[in-house]
Amino acid sequence: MAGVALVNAVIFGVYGETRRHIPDPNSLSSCFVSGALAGLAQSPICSPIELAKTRMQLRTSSNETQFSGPMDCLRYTYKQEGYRGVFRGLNVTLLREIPSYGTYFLTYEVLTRTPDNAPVSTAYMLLAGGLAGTASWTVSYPLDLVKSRIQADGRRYAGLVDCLKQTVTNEGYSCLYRGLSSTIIRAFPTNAVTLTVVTWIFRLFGQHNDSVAATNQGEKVVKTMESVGEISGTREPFLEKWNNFLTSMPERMAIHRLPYSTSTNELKLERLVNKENERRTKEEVKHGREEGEKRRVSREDVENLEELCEKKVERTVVKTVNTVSMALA
Ligand SMILES: NC(=[NH2+])NCCC[C@H](N)C(=O)O
Repeated sequence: MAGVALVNAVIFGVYGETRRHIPDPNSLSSCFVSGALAGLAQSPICSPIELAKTRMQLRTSSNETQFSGPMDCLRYTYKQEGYRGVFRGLNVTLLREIPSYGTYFLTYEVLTRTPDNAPVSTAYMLLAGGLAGTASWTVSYPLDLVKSRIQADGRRYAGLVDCLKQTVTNEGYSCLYRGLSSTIIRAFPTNAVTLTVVTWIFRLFGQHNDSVAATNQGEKVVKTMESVGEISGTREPFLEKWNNFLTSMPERMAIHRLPYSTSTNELKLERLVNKENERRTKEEVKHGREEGEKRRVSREDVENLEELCEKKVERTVVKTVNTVSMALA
């Protein structure tokens, strides 16, 4: 359970962080690359977890010691085989996770892109999420099979290539896809729910994408700045914050896909910063403030704040996804 939580935190964390720092966050290749990096980052965590799962599943009660849980199994493996044993199959896990998470996020992005950026329906999101999971497992399944065999009994094989050779020679190519249907039966609903929930959180908590009406985006940034007291200098009372949240719901609902992106529409942002500064000047004239007391918003303020908001949203995403995956596990 803790492992699942960590894996999700790493996946969505790394995916978001990469897309934020990649030159063209909205291109399809950047979705693939960010997904691939997320897959790479989570492999060292998921590899020992899967090793424990595989070994526990293969234990037969009569002749072998039973493990009380995955940690017990890993401790035993460490005593018997050292770190090499615990991380057995990590290389194949990496080879499986890099393309599969790339495919996973790319498929979801491709399927939820609409020409006029109209939001997709929840039913469609569920379908896209399910298909993303299915596609990711289909491309990586033979490697998953090899990985499980190596993890179950590493001493039988000299490595990935040897395991592949032995498998194909003894059982034919078709065996590389053995068990794929059961995997998809699990992966379709799990990933349908996961990606839909993630998208909904982004919609509700308003992380915008540059394809969304740029005015909304800029205004949201200034609104957020107001709400955290950056602009007015005071903290907005909770009720007011909640009311603002509710009134902006229709606008928030207009966001779709996984909207990781910081590329705010430059012109609009500039305009908003100017507008806010004009407003401040007027206030200052009205209140006859001294030169030294004058405060101005800068582009950096807006950008820093935007990043801060994205991080907050991301933490919510991770928490919710963890809850969902635990409920489904
Ligand atoms: N083969 C993969 N790792 N695909 C990526 C999707 C993974 C997803 N968490 C699942 O378990 O279905």
